[in-house]
Amino acid sequence: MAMETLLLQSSPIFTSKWTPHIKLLSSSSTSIKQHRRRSCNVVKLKAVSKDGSSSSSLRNSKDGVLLDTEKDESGSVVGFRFIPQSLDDTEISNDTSINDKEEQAIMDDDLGDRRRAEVTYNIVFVTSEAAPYSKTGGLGDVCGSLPIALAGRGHRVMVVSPRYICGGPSDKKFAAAVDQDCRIKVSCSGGVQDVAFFHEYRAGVDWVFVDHPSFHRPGTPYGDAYGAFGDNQFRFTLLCHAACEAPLVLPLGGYTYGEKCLFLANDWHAGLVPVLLAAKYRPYGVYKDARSIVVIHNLAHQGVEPASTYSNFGLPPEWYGALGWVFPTWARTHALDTGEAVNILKGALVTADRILTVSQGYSWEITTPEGGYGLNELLTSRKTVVNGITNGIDVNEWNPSTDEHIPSHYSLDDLSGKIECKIALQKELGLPIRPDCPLVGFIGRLDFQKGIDIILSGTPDLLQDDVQFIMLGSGEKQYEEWMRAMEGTFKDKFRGWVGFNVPISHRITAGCDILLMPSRFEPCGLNQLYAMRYGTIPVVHETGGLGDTVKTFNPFADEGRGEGTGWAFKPLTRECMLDALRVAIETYRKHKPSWRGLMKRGMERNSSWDNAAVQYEEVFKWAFIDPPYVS
Ligand SMILES: Nc1ncnc2c1ncn2[C@@H]1O[C@H](COP(=O)(O)OP(=O)(O)O[C@H]2O[C@H](CO)[C@@H](O)[C@H](O)[C@H]2O)[C@@H](O)[C@H]1O
Repeated sequence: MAMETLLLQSSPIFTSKWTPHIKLLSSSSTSIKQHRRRSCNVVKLKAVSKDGSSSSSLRNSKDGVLLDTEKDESGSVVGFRFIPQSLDDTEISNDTSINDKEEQAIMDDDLGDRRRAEVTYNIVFVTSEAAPYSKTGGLGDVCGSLPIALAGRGHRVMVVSPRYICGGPSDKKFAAAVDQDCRIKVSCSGGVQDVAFFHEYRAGVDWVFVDHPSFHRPGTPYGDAYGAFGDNQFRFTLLCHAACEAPLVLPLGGYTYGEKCLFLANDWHAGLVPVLLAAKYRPYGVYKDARSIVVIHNLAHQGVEPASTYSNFGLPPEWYGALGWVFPTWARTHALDTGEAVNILKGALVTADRILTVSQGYSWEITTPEGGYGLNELLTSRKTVVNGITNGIDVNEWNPSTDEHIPSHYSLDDLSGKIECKIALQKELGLPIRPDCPLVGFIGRLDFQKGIDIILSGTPDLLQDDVQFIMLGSGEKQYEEWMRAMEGTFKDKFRGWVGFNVPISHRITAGCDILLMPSRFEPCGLNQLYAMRYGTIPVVHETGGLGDTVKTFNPFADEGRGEGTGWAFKPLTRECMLDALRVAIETYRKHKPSWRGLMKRGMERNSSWDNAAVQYEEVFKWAFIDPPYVS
């Protein structure tokens, strides 16, 4: 997650009002459209190139099921629909078909078992990260896998994200994305920026990468060793402008997505999208049938900058109120500080049609002063359109019976590989090889949210017991140094891996017996879901998505067979965490059948995107039932 924004520790007061109907820009919608056509040469031909652009229709040769495009009156593709088997091949061959056999295989597979949506949409994800192309945390995971699940259900799905070129091996991830030879001009920050689009069609999804020199630099998507990039507001403003243009100008597979689409704006980086729809497009008749949903993965980061930066957004001055934000007096830094700021996430919340968070528990927490980070009153005022949907996980990437990163595979039927993963992990990290010793793991960003301070104060006590503890993470320097120091003090018991390393995260998930997550708040949390799938028992703080997904073990339930998949403790104190860990460790040591029951129930749990995707569709439906919130 982004760490460059002001992390709001307080409850700032939002005072400004916003104006819903503003029609003051000089150009007309016609001229906007004409300009678009000129600059990008949009053609509605059904050309499919070998570069992987999406198809507009496809055929499942095995069973004869065909899928065709559904268009609105303007000819834009708004969805796909089945063609009855009886349609003859001549009709099909006039349409675009997939040339690339590999693509066909992926799509056939996707078409196979999954249930199809009754109503399909043109969906545009806007996100600062999408795995495998870019990932610093759970946002990347979700935006890398939910789009594929939705595409598998028949929706036309585009993901718009920056093309980060860092000058390192990770650049290869963008190698298959092809320059679409489509340039747009974005007016913001007092100038005009040339922005290009790259595209890869993979797993049924159009992955669109916004290209600009500001995305080409070493580091993470948000910063480098010296801290957060100073121009992040500018970089993500570009992303949002480009994402709003993409459905209009990119003839992916021969067709643009068109105006009737549904934008999913993820976190503050994409927060300008609903504001732009309302302020830049709708006043000129563009996107009047589109809808937008802001998806909150982490409310602590809101994209807050000084009020003087408002003019950088490329928005009409009249819309200042949508983003305007005033910090309370006590939070101001000096006597002349007026506390005035702009808050991108707030702008999204007052313009989006609906608001989603990544678990039900968190959707309630954000309406409270403790969890609302200053936005609780605003969120409460919109609570009729706030929903929580628990994240799913990529069950192909996180599968202990096929995982390419772990040394031995295992499954519910044969768990023997898990102990081999544990031994291999102990060996890899130089810990004594002791298959019976309880092995506790932690994976995550080393910051306040993840409760690192609680771990820090509890670890010396925990390590008095005969246990081993492995931590993987990067973030605040003080915590990284603490991990290094602990290694020196507890040579035979503690290992801290400082850095971001996906293969190691898989090996820790598979090799540990217990995964610790004492998060202060957790919108959903993915590691506990991965852990349960790998037969690793989560011990978590009962908050947000952790509380929703981890059920505390009760040995007496279900006629003595037991129920629960881990331990969820509260309140968040060092003592409670240690107590929960001790009960878990004791159960591991002395109650093997109970432990196997815990593993089994966790592994059987369905965490795939299938359920969540159906719930997302329900929310999409509601978004289109209501008129646009800001018209
Ligand atoms: N050092 C490291 N090396 C390798 N991999 C590492 C790593 N540190 C973290 N990861 C990986 O990053 C992801 C973290 O996902 P989480 O959901 O736990 O937290 P995050 O706070 O980033 O996400 C936010 O968004 C997600 C998605 O909605 C919510 O689940 C969550 O609650 C919210 O805070 C996992 O895939 C994890 O394995």
